[in-house]
Amino acid sequence: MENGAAKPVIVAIDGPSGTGKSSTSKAVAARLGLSYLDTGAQYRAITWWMVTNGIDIEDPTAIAAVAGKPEIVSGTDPEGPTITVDGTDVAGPIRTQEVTSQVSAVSAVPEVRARITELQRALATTAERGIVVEGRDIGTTVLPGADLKVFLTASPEARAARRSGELNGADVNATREALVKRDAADSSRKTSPLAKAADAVEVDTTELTLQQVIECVVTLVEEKRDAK
Ligand SMILES: Nc1ncnc2c1ncn2[C@@H]1O[C@H](COP(=O)(O)OP(=O)(O)OP(=O)(O)O)[C@@H](O)[C@H]1O
Ligand SMILES: Nc1ccn([C@H]2C[C@H](O)[C@@H](COP(=O)(O)O)O2)c(=O)n1
Repeated sequence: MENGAAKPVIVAIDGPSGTGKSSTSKAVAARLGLSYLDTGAQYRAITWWMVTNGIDIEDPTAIAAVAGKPEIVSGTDPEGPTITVDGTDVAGPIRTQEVTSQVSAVSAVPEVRARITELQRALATTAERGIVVEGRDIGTTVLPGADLKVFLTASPEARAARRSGELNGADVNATREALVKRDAADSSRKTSPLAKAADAVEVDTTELTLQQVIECVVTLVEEKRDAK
Protein backbone atom coordinates (compact mmCIF):
# COMPACT_ATOMS: atom_id res chain seq x y z
CA MET A 1 0.00 0.00 0.00
CA GLU A 2 1.14 3.62 -0.56
CA ASN A 3 2.86 5.43 2.36
CA GLY A 4 3.81 2.05 3.81
CA ALA A 5 0.39 1.68 5.55
CA ALA A 6 -0.53 -1.95 6.24
CA LYS A 7 -3.36 -3.36 4.16
CA PRO A 8 -6.48 -4.04 6.24
CA VAL A 9 -6.70 -7.62 7.41
CA ILE A 10 -10.04 -9.42 7.73
CA VAL A 11 -10.26 -12.24 10.26
CA ALA A 12 -13.27 -14.56 10.62
CA ILE A 13 -13.64 -16.52 13.85
CA ASP A 14 -16.47 -19.03 14.00
CA GLY A 15 -17.46 -21.90 16.27
CA PRO A 16 -20.10 -23.22 18.64
CA SER A 17 -21.20 -21.49 21.83
CA GLY A 18 -18.67 -21.14 24.63
CA THR A 19 -15.60 -22.06 22.60
CA GLY A 20 -14.01 -18.69 23.38
CA LYS A 21 -14.82 -16.72 20.22
CA SER A 22 -15.65 -13.41 21.94
CA SER A 23 -12.81 -13.48 24.48
CA THR A 24 -10.28 -14.49 21.84
CA SER A 25 -11.50 -12.12 19.12
CA LYS A 26 -11.58 -9.09 21.41
CA ALA A 27 -8.08 -9.75 22.73
CA VAL A 28 -6.61 -10.44 19.28
CA ALA A 29 -8.19 -7.28 17.85
CA ALA A 30 -6.94 -5.17 20.78
CA ARG A 31 -3.40 -6.58 20.47
CA LEU A 32 -3.21 -5.96 16.72
CA GLY A 33 -5.05 -2.62 16.58
CA LEU A 34 -8.00 -4.03 14.64
CA SER A 35 -11.74 -3.44 14.95
CA TYR A 36 -13.92 -6.13 16.54
CA LEU A 37 -17.45 -7.26 15.71
CA ASP A 38 -19.57 -9.63 17.82
CA THR A 39 -22.20 -10.80 15.34
CA GLY A 40 -23.99 -12.87 18.00
CA ALA A 41 -24.74 -9.58 19.78
CA GLN A 42 -26.45 -8.33 16.60
CA TYR A 43 -28.68 -11.44 16.42
CA ARG A 44 -29.39 -11.05 20.13
CA ALA A 45 -30.26 -7.37 19.58
CA ILE A 46 -32.82 -8.10 16.87
CA THR A 47 -34.24 -10.89 19.04
CA TRP A 48 -34.52 -8.46 21.98
CA TRP A 49 -36.43 -6.06 19.72
CA MET A 50 -38.82 -8.83 18.58
CA VAL A 51 -39.49 -9.90 22.17
CA THR A 52 -39.91 -6.30 23.39
CA ASN A 53 -42.37 -5.54 20.59
CA GLY A 54 -44.47 -8.66 21.16
CA ILE A 55 -43.62 -10.38 17.86
CA ASP A 56 -44.55 -14.08 17.88
CA ILE A 57 -41.17 -15.87 17.84
CA GLU A 58 -42.89 -19.07 16.68
CA ASP A 59 -44.01 -17.33 13.49
CA PRO A 60 -41.19 -16.85 10.92
CA THR A 61 -43.51 -14.88 8.62
CA ALA A 62 -44.24 -12.35 11.37
CA ILE A 63 -40.52 -12.04 12.13
CA ALA A 64 -39.65 -11.64 8.45
CA ALA A 65 -42.24 -8.87 8.01
CA VAL A 66 -40.57 -6.63 10.62
CA ALA A 67 -36.92 -7.68 10.23
CA GLY A 68 -36.03 -4.36 8.57
CA LYS A 69 -37.53 -2.16 11.30
CA PRO A 70 -35.02 -1.98 14.18
CA GLU A 71 -31.92 0.12 13.68
CA ILE A 72 -29.02 -1.88 15.09
CA VAL A 73 -25.69 -0.12 15.59
CA SER A 74 -22.51 -1.92 16.68
CA GLY A 75 -19.50 -0.09 18.09
CA THR A 76 -16.36 -1.96 17.03
CA ASP A 77 -13.69 -0.82 19.52
CA PRO A 78 -12.40 -4.07 21.06
CA GLU A 79 -11.67 -2.21 24.33
CA GLY A 80 -15.35 -1.29 24.66
CA PRO A 81 -17.70 -2.81 22.10
CA THR A 82 -21.23 -1.38 22.14
CA ILE A 83 -24.62 -2.31 20.74
CA THR A 84 -27.74 -0.17 20.46
CA VAL A 85 -31.21 -0.71 19.04
CA ASP A 86 -33.02 2.45 17.92
CA GLY A 87 -30.59 4.41 20.08
CA THR A 88 -31.07 2.31 23.25
CA ASP A 89 -28.06 0.59 24.82
CA VAL A 90 -29.02 -3.10 24.91
CA ALA A 91 -25.67 -4.61 25.94
CA GLY A 92 -27.22 -5.91 29.18
CA PRO A 93 -30.74 -6.93 28.07
CA ILE A 94 -29.47 -9.04 25.14
CA ARG A 95 -27.72 -11.41 27.59
CA THR A 96 -30.88 -12.44 29.48
CA GLN A 97 -32.08 -16.04 29.46
CA GLU A 98 -35.23 -14.90 27.66
CA VAL A 99 -33.21 -13.65 24.69
CA THR A 100 -30.71 -16.53 24.77
CA SER A 101 -33.50 -19.11 24.57
CA GLN A 102 -35.14 -17.42 21.54
CA VAL A 103 -32.17 -16.17 19.51
CA SER A 104 -31.76 -19.38 17.49
CA ALA A 105 -35.35 -19.20 16.22
CA VAL A 106 -35.08 -15.55 15.22
CA SER A 107 -31.65 -15.93 13.62
CA ALA A 108 -32.90 -18.82 11.47
CA VAL A 109 -35.26 -16.51 9.53
CA PRO A 110 -33.67 -15.69 6.13
CA GLU A 111 -34.86 -12.04 6.13
CA VAL A 112 -33.19 -11.53 9.52
CA ARG A 113 -29.96 -13.05 8.25
CA ALA A 114 -29.99 -10.93 5.08
CA ARG A 115 -30.45 -7.76 7.14
CA ILE A 116 -27.75 -8.56 9.67
CA THR A 117 -25.31 -9.86 7.04
CA GLU A 118 -25.59 -6.52 5.21
CA LEU A 119 -24.64 -4.65 8.42
CA GLN A 120 -21.71 -7.00 9.01
CA ARG A 121 -20.28 -6.59 5.53
CA ALA A 122 -20.59 -2.80 5.71
CA LEU A 123 -18.61 -2.72 8.97
CA ALA A 124 -15.98 -5.14 7.67
CA THR A 125 -15.34 -3.22 4.46
CA THR A 126 -14.99 0.14 6.22
CA ALA A 127 -12.64 -0.96 9.04
CA GLU A 128 -9.50 1.02 8.26
CA ARG A 129 -6.90 -1.30 9.76
CA GLY A 130 -8.98 -4.44 9.47
CA ILE A 131 -11.38 -6.32 11.71
CA VAL A 132 -11.91 -9.51 13.66
CA VAL A 133 -15.48 -10.71 13.11
CA GLU A 134 -16.80 -13.56 15.24
CA GLY A 135 -19.90 -15.66 14.79
CA ARG A 136 -21.23 -18.83 13.22
CA ASP A 137 -21.23 -18.20 9.44
CA ILE A 138 -18.57 -15.54 8.96
CA GLY A 139 -16.06 -17.71 7.10
CA THR A 140 -18.69 -19.54 5.06
CA THR A 141 -21.18 -16.81 4.15
CA VAL A 142 -20.59 -13.30 5.45
CA LEU A 143 -16.91 -12.88 4.52
CA PRO A 144 -15.91 -15.87 2.39
CA GLY A 145 -12.87 -13.91 1.17
CA ALA A 146 -11.50 -13.28 4.69
CA ASP A 147 -7.70 -13.30 4.95
CA LEU A 148 -7.82 -15.75 7.83
CA LYS A 149 -10.59 -18.09 8.99
CA VAL A 150 -10.41 -19.77 12.38
CA PHE A 151 -12.91 -22.33 13.67
CA LEU A 152 -12.78 -22.75 17.44
CA THR A 153 -14.05 -25.94 19.08
CA ALA A 154 -14.08 -27.39 22.62
CA SER A 155 -15.81 -30.33 24.25
CA PRO A 156 -19.35 -29.65 25.50
CA GLU A 157 -18.12 -30.41 29.03
CA ALA A 158 -15.39 -27.77 28.87
CA ARG A 159 -17.76 -25.23 27.37
CA ALA A 160 -20.43 -25.90 30.01
CA ALA A 161 -17.86 -25.59 32.81
CA ARG A 162 -16.72 -22.22 31.41
CA ARG A 163 -20.27 -20.93 31.13
CA SER A 164 -21.30 -22.23 34.58
CA GLY A 165 -18.34 -20.36 36.05
CA GLU A 166 -19.63 -17.18 34.41
CA LEU A 167 -23.14 -17.80 35.73
CA ASN A 168 -21.90 -18.10 39.33
CA GLY A 169 -21.94 -21.87 39.56
CA ALA A 170 -25.12 -22.62 37.58
CA ASP A 171 -25.81 -26.34 37.17
CA VAL A 172 -23.20 -27.67 34.71
CA ASN A 173 -25.46 -30.38 33.26
CA ALA A 174 -28.31 -27.96 32.58
CA THR A 175 -25.85 -25.50 31.04
CA ARG A 176 -24.37 -28.26 28.88
CA GLU A 177 -27.82 -29.35 27.66
CA ALA A 178 -28.82 -25.77 26.82
CA LEU A 179 -25.71 -25.06 24.79
CA VAL A 180 -25.83 -28.40 22.95
CA LYS A 181 -29.48 -27.68 22.07
CA ARG A 182 -28.61 -24.19 20.78
CA ASP A 183 -25.68 -25.52 18.73
CA ALA A 184 -27.97 -28.16 17.18
CA ALA A 185 -30.50 -25.50 16.18
CA ASP A 186 -27.77 -23.20 14.82
CA SER A 187 -26.13 -26.05 12.86
CA SER A 188 -29.31 -27.43 11.33
CA ARG A 189 -31.01 -24.29 10.06
CA LYS A 190 -31.32 -24.01 6.27
CA THR A 191 -29.84 -20.53 5.81
CA SER A 192 -26.10 -20.20 6.55
CA PRO A 193 -25.86 -22.65 9.44
CA LEU A 194 -23.00 -22.84 11.94
CA ALA A 195 -20.27 -24.55 9.90
CA LYS A 196 -16.53 -24.68 9.47
CA ALA A 197 -15.33 -23.21 6.17
CA ALA A 198 -13.25 -25.65 4.12
CA ASP A 199 -10.24 -23.31 4.36
CA ALA A 200 -10.58 -22.51 8.09
CA VAL A 201 -7.90 -23.42 10.63
CA GLU A 202 -9.54 -25.49 13.37
CA VAL A 203 -8.30 -24.89 16.93
CA ASP A 204 -9.54 -27.25 19.66
CA THR A 205 -9.46 -25.13 22.82
CA THR A 206 -10.52 -27.87 25.27
CA GLU A 207 -7.07 -28.24 26.83
CA LEU A 208 -5.81 -24.71 26.10
CA THR A 209 -5.91 -21.67 28.34
CA LEU A 210 -7.52 -18.56 26.92
CA GLN A 211 -4.07 -16.95 26.74
CA GLN A 212 -2.75 -19.88 24.66
CA VAL A 213 -5.65 -19.55 22.22
CA ILE A 214 -5.06 -15.80 21.91
CA GLU A 215 -1.34 -16.31 21.20
CA CYS A 216 -2.15 -18.97 18.61
CA VAL A 217 -4.59 -16.72 16.73
CA VAL A 218 -2.32 -13.65 16.96
CA THR A 219 0.46 -15.71 15.34
CA LEU A 220 -1.89 -16.88 12.57
CA VAL A 221 -3.01 -13.29 11.85
CA GLU A 222 0.56 -11.97 11.83
CA GLU A 223 1.58 -14.66 9.36
CA LYS A 224 -1.26 -13.71 7.03
CA ARG A 225 -0.59 -10.01 7.43
CA ASP A 226 3.11 -10.42 6.64
CA ALA A 227 2.24 -12.41 3.52
CA LYS A 228 -0.12 -9.72 2.14
N1 LIG B 1 -9.50 -21.55 26.50
C1 LIG B 1 -10.27 -21.20 27.53
N2 LIG B 1 -10.08 -21.73 28.76
C2 LIG B 1 -10.87 -21.40 29.80
N3 LIG B 1 -11.89 -20.53 29.73
C3 LIG B 1 -12.13 -19.97 28.56
C4 LIG B 1 -11.35 -20.26 27.39
N4 LIG B 1 -11.84 -19.54 26.36
C5 LIG B 1 -12.87 -18.85 26.84
N5 LIG B 1 -13.05 -19.07 28.16
C6 LIG B 1 -14.10 -18.54 29.01
O1 LIG B 1 -15.29 -19.20 28.60
C7 LIG B 1 -16.39 -18.30 28.65
C8 LIG B 1 -17.04 -18.25 27.27
O2 LIG B 1 -16.13 -17.61 26.38
P1 LIG B 1 -16.66 -16.70 25.19
O3 LIG B 1 -17.82 -15.85 25.63
O4 LIG B 1 -15.48 -16.01 24.65
O5 LIG B 1 -17.19 -17.83 24.20
P2 LIG B 1 -18.03 -17.66 22.85
O6 LIG B 1 -17.55 -18.73 21.94
O7 LIG B 1 -17.94 -16.27 22.38
O8 LIG B 1 -19.49 -17.99 23.35
P3 LIG B 1 -20.90 -17.55 22.70
O9 LIG B 1 -20.89 -18.00 21.30
O10 LIG B 1 -21.90 -18.28 23.51
O11 LIG B 1 -21.00 -16.06 22.84
C9 LIG B 1 -15.84 -16.96 29.14
O12 LIG B 1 -16.05 -16.90 30.53
C10 LIG B 1 -14.35 -17.06 28.84
O13 LIG B 1 -13.56 -16.30 29.72
N1 LIG C 1 -22.91 -15.23 12.84
C1 LIG C 1 -23.85 -15.60 13.74
C2 LIG C 1 -23.73 -15.28 15.07
C3 LIG C 1 -24.71 -15.66 15.94
N2 LIG C 1 -25.79 -16.30 15.48
C4 LIG C 1 -26.91 -16.66 16.34
C5 LIG C 1 -26.85 -18.08 16.83
C6 LIG C 1 -26.44 -17.97 18.27
O1 LIG C 1 -27.04 -18.98 19.06
C7 LIG C 1 -26.93 -16.60 18.66
C8 LIG C 1 -26.19 -15.90 19.77
O2 LIG C 1 -24.80 -15.91 19.50
P1 LIG C 1 -23.73 -15.78 20.69
O3 LIG C 1 -23.97 -14.48 21.37
O4 LIG C 1 -23.99 -16.92 21.63
O5 LIG C 1 -22.41 -15.86 20.00
O6 LIG C 1 -26.89 -15.82 17.49
C9 LIG C 1 -25.89 -16.62 14.16
O7 LIG C 1 -26.88 -17.24 13.74
N3 LIG C 1 -24.92 -16.26 13.31
